[in-house]
Amino acid sequence: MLLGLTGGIASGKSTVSAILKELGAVIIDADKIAHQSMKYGTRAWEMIVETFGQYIQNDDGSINRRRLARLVFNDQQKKKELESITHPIIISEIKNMVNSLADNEVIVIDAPLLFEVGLDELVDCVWVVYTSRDIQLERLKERDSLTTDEAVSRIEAQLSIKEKCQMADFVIDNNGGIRELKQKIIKLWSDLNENQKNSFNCT
Ligand SMILES: CC(C)(COP(=O)(O)OP(=O)(O)OC[C@H]1O[C@@H](n2cnc3c(N)ncnc32)[C@H](O)[C@@H]1O)[C@@H](O)C(=O)NCCC(=O)NCCS
Ligand SMILES: Nc1ncnc2c1ncn2[C@@H]1O[C@H](COP(=O)(O)OP(=O)(O)OP(=O)(O)O)[C@@H](O)[C@H]1O
Repeated sequence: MLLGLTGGIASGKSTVSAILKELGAVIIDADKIAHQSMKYGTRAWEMIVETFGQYIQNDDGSINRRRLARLVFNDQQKKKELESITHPIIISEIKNMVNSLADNEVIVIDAPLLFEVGLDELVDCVWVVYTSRDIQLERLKERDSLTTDEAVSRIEAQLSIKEKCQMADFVIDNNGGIRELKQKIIKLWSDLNENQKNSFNCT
């Protein structure tokens, strides 16, 4: 069973993934793969430095992701250039991991751009984590110490949450507290396992 987990930035995907991991799922984290793919000395690192220059490097040569983020989330063209370097690597690594983890009962692909990069076609079922715009903005500003303008440009760099919800098999409302979220995920997890026993049906 391959589950796609997505949603807007700071909607709570990692929080949901952590709960699913506790329940026994294996998590493939697309953000983590992206970070690993651009580590010092990799081919992606080289291409990113060539494209964006020394400004996005730390003193030790590694990529300063905060600076890179500032560049790409304010310039659509630059974001496309970064994605043309990173997305093929991320997609290929995710597919390799899915193949090598195939023995596990539930594999979750936690990917903010699941729909944008077509990974939704790979999975059996898509869960979208949803929050209202106001809550999303507050949680994002607080977690990443961003100004309102910076946070808004990151939210707007993605497909709208409305479109994501329309394409979801299931929408997880994360406007409440963590305890409420945990209860929802426990319930969904037991439905998922029940469903699997009775030949899988996502909805
Ligand atoms: C811009 C980068 C350097 C910022 O790094 P940073 O550590 O500050 O943020 P992190 O990677 O944890 O991403 C935080 C969130 O930003 C959003 N985000 C990241 N990349 C993108 C993107 N290309 N388009 C829209 N939103 C994005 C996602 O919601 C993600 O969860 C980094 O996000 C990156 O390399 N992005 C390009 C690769 C990518 O598309 N990753 C998403 C995996 S599908
Ligand atoms: N139900 C909740 N109540 C309060 N805070 C929450 C809740 N869910 C998540 N958060 C907080 O909101 C922030 C964003 O959550 P999280 O990092 O899980 O989002 P994400 O969707 O994985 O983000 P990204 O798209 O950047 O990867 C975090 O600081 C997290 O602790």
